[in-house]
Amino acid sequence: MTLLPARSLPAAPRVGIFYSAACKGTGAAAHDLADALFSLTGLSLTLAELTCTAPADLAHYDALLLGCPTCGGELPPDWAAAFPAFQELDLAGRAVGLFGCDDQRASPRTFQDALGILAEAAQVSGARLVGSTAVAGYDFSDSRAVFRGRFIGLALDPATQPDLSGDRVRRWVAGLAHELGWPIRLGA
Ligand SMILES: Cc1cc2nc3c(=O)[nH]c(=O)nc-3n(C[C@H](O)[C@H](O)[C@H](O)COP(=O)(O)O)c2cc1C
Repeated sequence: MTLLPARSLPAAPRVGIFYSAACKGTGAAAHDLADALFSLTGLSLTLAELTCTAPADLAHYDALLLGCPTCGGELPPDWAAAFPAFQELDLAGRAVGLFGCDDQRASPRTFQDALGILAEAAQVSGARLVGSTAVAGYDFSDSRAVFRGRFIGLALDPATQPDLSGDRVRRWVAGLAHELGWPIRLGA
């Protein structure tokens, strides 16, 4: 084993999880994500509602995990209010992972549309989008969140598939850790 002098160790990534409080499912998912990510990696995390955060502060994180439900095919009010400032951020070199809690049965034509809206803005701001997931296992007809046959982030549906959320969250977190090269705790 090679021991590196302390100053050569890579700094721990700053990870921020910010979520819309427009539906309670997204907040619950954000907390589950934070628990799973901390258990797996031991990284210290910031977890906050979007409305408690100045949008400009989002640019201070190496990785952003952003939670947003869809509201009539659009962003919910809190994300809509922050969106102009979000679009102005310089996210070059930042990783952005998106997660949403929607209802594919009630809204099959706009399922997870909010993730697609945020993804387009994040990409224009220079972010690297991470954490795409397979569309298999869902039943919807259209979504702005599907790019090249995959969801751009994590699609949760606590309304019609509540039993699948825990496993989806754990697998997403493990995939992010792998994709971003985050440390894995021994025994996790
Ligand atoms: C007014 C309203 C509009 C919604 N629009 C959509 C939509 O366009 N697409 C979608 O998949 N789900 C939509 N949903 C479902 C929500 O995203 C969310 O899954 C649901 O409200 C669960 O909220 P809860 O976690 O507070 O129970 C909508 C819900 C409401 C109340």
